Amino acid sequence: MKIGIIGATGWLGSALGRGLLDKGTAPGDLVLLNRSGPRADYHGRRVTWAADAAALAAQADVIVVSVRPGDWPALALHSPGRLVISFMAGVDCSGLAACGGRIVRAMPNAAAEIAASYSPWFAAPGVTDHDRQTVTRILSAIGTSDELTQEGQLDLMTALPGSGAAYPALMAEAMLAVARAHGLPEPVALRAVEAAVCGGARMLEGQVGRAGELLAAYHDYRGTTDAGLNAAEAAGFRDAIRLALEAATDKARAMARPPLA
Ligand SMILES: NC(=O)C1=CN([C@@H]2O[C@H](COP(=O)(O)OP(=O)(O)OC[C@H]3O[C@@H](n4cnc5c(N)ncnc54)[C@H](OP(=O)(O)O)[C@@H]3O)[C@@H](O)[C@H]2O)C=CC1
Ligand SMILES: O=C(O)[C@@H]1CCC=N1
Repeated sequence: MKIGIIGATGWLGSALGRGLLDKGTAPGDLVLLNRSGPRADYHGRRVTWAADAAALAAQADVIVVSVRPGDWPALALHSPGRLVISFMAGVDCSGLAACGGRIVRAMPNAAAEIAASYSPWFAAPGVTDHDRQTVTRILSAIGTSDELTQEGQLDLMTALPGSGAAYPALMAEAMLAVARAHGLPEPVALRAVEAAVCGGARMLEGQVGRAGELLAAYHDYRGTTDAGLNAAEAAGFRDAIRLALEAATDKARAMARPPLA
């Protein structure tokens, strides 16, 4: 089965290309396209580059579309009979239908880079059971996935797992600002924040449902972390997260369904 990736040198497309190659897809089974032109070396392999979207669609059985949403219309992909997996935020199934393929929308995140994406996906009518297996197999090259039953759920998925490292990065920046303001040497500040953000997150891995229990354990000390958490709550930490996710969800929804002029 030949897999085409449109946007193969972008953040997600490149991660998928590397993941597929690392997990055993033969270089000859990849057909790639980008805007800036073929690369002699693609993650250490020689792969096939298509001249344009039409040439890629002619060769690939499955086409992954990983260009930015604004670049989709000009691509004018015509791929009847192909399974088309779109990574694009805010381009819904009706916006993808013009390509004529069997449509799946998946929402990976930047952790695809380290094969740790969670990529929920939605299949439009016409997608077969065999297609579903293909989607699961392709997405397994960059992490895990689940099929969603309603396309609308993808808007929240775009805001939530789709945000990847964004909110941890925001937390790290905020903590670094405090550490620097206290005059900590930079290497110490970096290690301290890494302990709080990355080390802390590792402890939650596989048991995020027990976050409340962990918080309760900290509160029970009635010590320094309890004081800090109470201040964060009073300053609106939970509201800030809720508003951020709602704003991103609304944006995804608005991109897919722009208001009528
Ligand atoms: N990045 C993220 O964290 C997430 C992104 N997404 C979605 O994934 C999609 C890709 O995002 P991302 O990887 O970040 O984007 P990038 O900007 O990193 O990559 C875009 C890719 O598209 C290629 N491209 C642009 N126009 C064309 C064209 N006309 N023909 C062929 N190739 C083209 C670019 O080529 P070149 O390299 O030559 O410029 C590049 O390889 C987006 O739609 C985004 O909404 C979804 C979830 C998370
Ligand atoms: O910020 C964005 O628009 C892209 C899509 C989802 C996550 N990142």
